[in-house]
Amino acid sequence: MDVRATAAQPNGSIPNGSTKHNALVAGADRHQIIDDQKNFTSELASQLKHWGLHDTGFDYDVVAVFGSQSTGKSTLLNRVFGTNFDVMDETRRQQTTKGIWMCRGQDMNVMVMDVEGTDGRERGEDQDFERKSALFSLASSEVLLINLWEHQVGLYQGANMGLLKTVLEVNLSLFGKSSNQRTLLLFVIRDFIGTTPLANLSATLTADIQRIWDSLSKPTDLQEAKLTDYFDLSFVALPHKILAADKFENEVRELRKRFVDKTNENYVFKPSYHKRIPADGVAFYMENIWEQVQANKDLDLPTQQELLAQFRCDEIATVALAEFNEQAKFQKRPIELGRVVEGLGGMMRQWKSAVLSRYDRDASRYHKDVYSRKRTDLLAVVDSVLSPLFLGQLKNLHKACLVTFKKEMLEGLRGENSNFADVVTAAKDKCEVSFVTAAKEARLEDSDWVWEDELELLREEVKSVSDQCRADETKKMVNQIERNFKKQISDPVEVHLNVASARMWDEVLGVYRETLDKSEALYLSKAQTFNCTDEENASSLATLRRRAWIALRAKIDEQTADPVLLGKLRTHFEERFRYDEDGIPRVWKPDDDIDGAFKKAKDQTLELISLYSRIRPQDPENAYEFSADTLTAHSDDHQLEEEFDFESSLTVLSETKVLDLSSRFRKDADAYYVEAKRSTVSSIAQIPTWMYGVLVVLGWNEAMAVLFNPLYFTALLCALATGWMILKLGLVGPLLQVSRTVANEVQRQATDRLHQHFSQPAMTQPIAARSRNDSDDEGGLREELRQRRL
Ligand SMILES: Nc1nc2c(ncn2[C@@H]2O[C@H](COP(=O)(O)OP(=O)(O)OP(=O)(O)O)[C@@H](O)[C@H]2O)c(=O)[nH]1
Repeated sequence: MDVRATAAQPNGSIPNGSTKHNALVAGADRHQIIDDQKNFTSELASQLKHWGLHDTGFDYDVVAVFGSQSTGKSTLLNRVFGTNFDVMDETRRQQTTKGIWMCRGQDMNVMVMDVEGTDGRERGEDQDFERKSALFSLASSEVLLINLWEHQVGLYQGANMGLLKTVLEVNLSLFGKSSNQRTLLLFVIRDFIGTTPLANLSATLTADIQRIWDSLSKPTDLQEAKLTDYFDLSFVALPHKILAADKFENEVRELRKRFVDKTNENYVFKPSYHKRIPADGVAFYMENIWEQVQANKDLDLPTQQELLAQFRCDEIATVALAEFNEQAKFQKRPIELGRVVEGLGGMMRQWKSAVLSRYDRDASRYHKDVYSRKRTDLLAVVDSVLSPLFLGQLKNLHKACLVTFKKEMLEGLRGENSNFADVVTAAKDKCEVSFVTAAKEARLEDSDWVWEDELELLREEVKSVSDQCRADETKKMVNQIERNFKKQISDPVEVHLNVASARMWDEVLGVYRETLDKSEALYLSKAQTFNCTDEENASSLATLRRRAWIALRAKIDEQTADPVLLGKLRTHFEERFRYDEDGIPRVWKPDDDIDGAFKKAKDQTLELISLYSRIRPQDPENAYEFSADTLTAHSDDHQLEEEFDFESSLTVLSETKVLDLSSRFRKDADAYYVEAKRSTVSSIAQIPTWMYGVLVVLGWNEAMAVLFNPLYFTALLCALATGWMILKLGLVGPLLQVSRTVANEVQRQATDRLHQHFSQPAMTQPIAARSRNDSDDEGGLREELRQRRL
């Protein structure tokens, strides 16, 4: 395609030089949109951008020229619009314009098309291009300039009436369906002399056109269609360019005003002529029309407009979506990673409104139905991108709120005197409020997205978490109560089991029942703050009772363990066998009934084994039994449930154990019996009384000697007085200690001496002798020591 530059006069004045050569100077450039080989340019869109027309929306106009070759069409366009189309060199008289050219009008948003002239010598009989180019001009422009010499008026072929007829006929099928598409046919009569008034020429041309219109073979549904329904006719005459140059210039200037000055009463670009194609779609639109013309199909302009609209709306939507996707992409990742994006709703709203306003701005000028249809599609795409973000945000919110709920609940429960129900309610309310607030923010108002389902799921999870927490807290509480219970029963049970009376079990069970009642009351008072259900309370109490019973049994087992129980039996036996009724130790005499006492004490003690062997209170009313609901209530402690059998738990000692204990006790008791018997024998084996008489008789003289000798007697008195003093002052112990120490010291000293004596028997004396006699001769002593060592 050929793009050239030419001179454009400032301020819209008409350029003077009309030659081809002169046209090729800097200024506005032109563009060949269809070449003489009937190819449509691929650069029209960029050329429109270059001309600054691409973004003018509907604020542009299109004008084209139709007429025989070399009738001054290019000259006319250049003068009227300030364009730079090629003009024929007057000396050569040959075709100048080939194909269709376009140029922007100077200082106006007008696309001016210079079309190859009809009836050209160069194309000869080939009328294909002129028909197609005429059709194309008519279909795409608002104003069609029909350029003809004055002397051509009234001629049929000379005035291109045959061609016009064909074009109008096809045109009717083009515009027949949309009668609001009007076109101005502006006849420009050149070399107007003035002999025949313009009005007459206009009438002749109007009559000719009307005649052609009437003779058209119209579609059946448009038989009544009138020429004026589709076309406005206008006429202008221009004097001879050379012979009446000044007048020509004046008229051309006037004619230009009709294209430029919107206030001019003859302003040609009426809104009804506009094809309503936005400027950025003109290139595509024209190319399509040319393709249709080329394919020799009937042109259906509305369809063309729809096609164009589809194409352009898709293009615009794609551009708008690209920007939108770029924005959305940045928030997709954090949401996929499970984060809650702050202000996501605001961002989505902004992206959506940006993509829509961008689409609306560029696409709303196209075919309305297509525009709205594509807008709906665009919205669906936008929503399909945003919806996963919304759902992801909800999921992440759900998780985050649940985490906060757990945290707040645990923190609340950590506080002293915290009320479980209050803590849970407060944390739950806060959790729901923050979820709903954030979910509402994320939801787009014009969407059908819902967050209520997610809220329900959150509520369910919150409930299960709080239930679990309550179960844990209840368990903790039961454990605490159980620990307290164990402490409380420990001492009283021990005391009662030590006493081993007939009412021992009554007492033990009494303590147990009393402590258990207190524990149950404590549980119930605490459970009120947990909002526990009756079933949960029943289950927890059953667990508590079982554990309490097991704790009691553990205590009983501890107190009836073999060594402990044997100790108790021994004590019991000793109390009865070795002490009398007043608790005074017995000293067995030969005539005491040791066997009787032994048997009695042993039998009484053996009875205890049977007493300890089963929890059997004396008073049946004190018997403890588990209630049915305690036995049947479900316990979450499966180990407890499996191992627990109340009836068997009443048995403390198995029969084997009883037999074993009895035999072991009997052995112990037998030992006591033997000891008692021995003590009787030793008292029998003491010094006989008559021996004392013998001693008195034999020692009589010595005793009298001491009593009647004043010295011995005084010594005896002194010894007795000293002994008495020592006793009175409590010095027996210290004196014994001192004596013992002295004796030990004496013994130690003696042992050391003996040791020294026997370890170095022959050396002591010679060494001592030499050291005395030869004390200054140290060298000799050292030598002797060395030799001794050797
Ligand atoms: N007599 C006369 N000659 C004119 C007029 N305007 C232009 N010419 C001359 O006519 C010749 C053809 O002018 P163009 O403007 O090239 O004509 P055209 O119709 O564009 O020619 P093609 O593009 O080849 O079809 C030139 O030599 C012009 O000087 C006019 O009003 N009267």
